[in-house]
Amino acid sequence: MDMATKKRAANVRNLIGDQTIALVGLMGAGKSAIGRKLALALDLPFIDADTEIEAAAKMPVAEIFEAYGEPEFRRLEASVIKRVLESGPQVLATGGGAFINEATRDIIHQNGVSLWLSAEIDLLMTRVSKKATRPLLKNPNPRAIMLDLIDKRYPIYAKANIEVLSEDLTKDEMACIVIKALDDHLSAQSNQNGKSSRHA
Ligand SMILES: Nc1ncnc2c1ncn2[C@@H]1O[C@H](COP(=O)(O)OP(=O)(O)O)[C@@H](O)[C@H]1O
Ligand SMILES: O=C(O)C1=C[C@@H](OP(=O)(O)O)[C@@H](O)[C@H](O)C1
Ligand SMILES: [Mg+2]
Repeated sequence: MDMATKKRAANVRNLIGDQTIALVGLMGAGKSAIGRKLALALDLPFIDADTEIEAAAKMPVAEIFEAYGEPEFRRLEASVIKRVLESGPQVLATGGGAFINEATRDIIHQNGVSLWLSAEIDLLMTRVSKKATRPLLKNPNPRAIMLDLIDKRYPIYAKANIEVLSEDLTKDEMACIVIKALDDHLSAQSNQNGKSSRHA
């Protein structure tokens, strides 16, 4: 990390207080990978919602889908994220469908800041084709599934506090871009709060 990013990371760590930084976005955007790097850079705990769900259910995500169906996975996901959000500060990588749930969105915004890692379809497809673990993509045409999810979900991901375009850069480079975006957002918010309390 260069000095400027280190300084920004320290500022984010300072401004985040006990809140959670929640990464949202489609499968393959890099929420889990960048989230881990981000947590390391900010010296915060890293939680991956899917890992927490797997621990609670004592089985992999794909098996939960198979054995109990997607609605049960979504119930588990919402309750696990609700519990995780009780203990900030931390970086939370959500699974791609979590932020689509309105109650989950609200609870994220009551307890922290949301950052949407957006990405182009080609980059997402390259990334998700590395592993066949995602149940929603176990389909003869995963690209069509992803395009449909882009249509349905991007307007909802756009409700996140911050958007960062996930590009074909290294994970470390992406983590630096995310730190800069967080610093800009939290600094602007803190200036805003400062101004409104001075006028109060
Ligand atoms: N910036 C990046 N550069 C290279 N590989 C990446 C990058 N971001 C993510 N990846 C890889 O792409 C795949 C999907 O990333 P992942 O973090 O699991 O996405 P998500 O959690 O959003 O579904 C993983 O194999 C991950 O290591
Ligand atoms: O988009 C989704 O609905 C899902 C995304 C996955 O997580 P990632 O986004 O981390 O791949 C995982 O939660 C599950 O397979 C469902
Ligand atoms: Mg993930």
